[in-house]
Amino acid sequence: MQELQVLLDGGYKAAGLTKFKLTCPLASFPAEILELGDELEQLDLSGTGLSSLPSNLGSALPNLKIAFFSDCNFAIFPKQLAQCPNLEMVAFRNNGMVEIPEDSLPLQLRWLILTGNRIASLPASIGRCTRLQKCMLAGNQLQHLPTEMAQCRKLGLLRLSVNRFESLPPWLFTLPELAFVSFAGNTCTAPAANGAVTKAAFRLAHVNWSDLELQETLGQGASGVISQGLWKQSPDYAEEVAVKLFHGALTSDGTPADEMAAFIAAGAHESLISVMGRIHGHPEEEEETTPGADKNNNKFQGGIVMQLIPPYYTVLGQPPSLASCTRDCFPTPQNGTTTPKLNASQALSMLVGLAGAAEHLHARGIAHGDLYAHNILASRDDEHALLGDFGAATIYAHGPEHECGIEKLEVLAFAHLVEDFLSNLIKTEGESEGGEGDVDVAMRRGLQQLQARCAAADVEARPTFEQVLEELEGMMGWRGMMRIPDIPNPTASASASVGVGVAAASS
Ligand SMILES: Nc1ncnc2c1ncn2[C@@H]1O[C@H](COP(=O)(O)OP(=O)(O)OP(=O)(O)O)[C@@H](O)[C@H]1O
Repeated sequence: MQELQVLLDGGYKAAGLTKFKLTCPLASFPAEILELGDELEQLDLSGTGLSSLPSNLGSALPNLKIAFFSDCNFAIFPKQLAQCPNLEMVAFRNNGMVEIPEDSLPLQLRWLILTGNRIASLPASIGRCTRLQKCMLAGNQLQHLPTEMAQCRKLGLLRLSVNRFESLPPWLFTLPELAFVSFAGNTCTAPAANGAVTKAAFRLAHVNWSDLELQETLGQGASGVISQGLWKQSPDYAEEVAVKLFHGALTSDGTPADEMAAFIAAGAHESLISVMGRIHGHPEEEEETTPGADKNNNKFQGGIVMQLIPPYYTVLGQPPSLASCTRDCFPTPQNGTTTPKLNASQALSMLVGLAGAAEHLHARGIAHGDLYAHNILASRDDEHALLGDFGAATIYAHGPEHECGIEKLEVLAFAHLVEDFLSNLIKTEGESEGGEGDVDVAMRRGLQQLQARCAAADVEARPTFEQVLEELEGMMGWRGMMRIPDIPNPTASASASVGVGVAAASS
């Protein structure tokens, strides 16, 4: 982070800074920032309270790629940003923004963050941002998206939670790359329309706060803190559990309250982190909301008790970076952080579990919305993976029309996951002892075929999770029974011996 006084004294003028950040209150945009010139790629003025930009921003900072103005006071999206020819990422979270004028969005935009504003409509010109991949619109007043947005064919992640949508536009289900969508907290997903919540809640334990003893912190996410704990169920019996206490009002994915509702509604599945009970009697539970309180307050929103996942279950991936945008990151030998990879049996077993978990969720009308490797805890030895983090989940049962489309969007997320397994998580030939056997080669080919069908640009043509699960289970079965899926084989020579296996097994 840089200092205002040094900037004003010209101290950064010839420093060749590529990144510049200030957090101190600013009455107006310091002209000295413009002197950082060609070199500057990343400007972060979040929290400074700014409300306007200079007219020559684009010409003075022609190589600006990333601009953050969150927690400022821009009531109107500043048109000057459209003049920045290389601007790819823009954030105006919590600005009280009400308007985005036509042609104000930079054309090179890949990542747009407008979470927690008061925006009632988007400009039609967003359709010209054809590179847009990630669009964060949770916590606004949107009822519709402009049909022109259907031209944003690269869109991969869309957050629409906590708006005013009565339905989702049909063109959303034609976007070939859209895989991660959240839309809880809209009229079309009103809790009253959902039987799922009450059904699952029925089986849920009532956990008294006074029966819980919190221990060390296990994880901290945008919506709350997860701690290890003891649940004292009787004077002589206590169970080790994980406790998540939800705080705050809105994350970029949605509200903690909607996350908790979806987590509870999800019920039990062997590849989902299970909720055991809901916490009652927390000291902050009864506190009144202060009238006019900041929407980002850290108010307690509820708590759940989960099964405790042992420490040898580790996350399968790292969240996307600025560069990877909508895709997870994985350790590589280049960055010196490799982890042991999975063998064919481990990978297939995990994927079967995860496809089953997704099938289980959609059978209950729940979209996970964030089906990423970084939200999966896995144990190699147990050949077991567990999906968690319901922060972007939506209970859509009995909600919008396009139920099937919602599932098929998530099938693309599963395709990405399979691709991540194939490229980053499963041992390749050189890494396996003695090279890959026929079985592993055929499994890899089977997964590639399945991945391609799950990633079909024609959203409707994608398989359902039930079909995906059936196919993966078939591959598992084939491992035991030497049965190989009937798939066209582009590399005939490599499959010659495998092909004999098919004939032998099926005869
Ligand atoms: N039941 C559990 N048992 C053990 N550890 C857990 C459990 N649930 C979560 N964790 C740990 O906490 C981390 C964060 O969990 P989670 O992703 O659910 O939090 P979050 O608040 O939703 O995070 P995010 O900011 O990604 O939305 C996990 O990666 C894991 O390390």
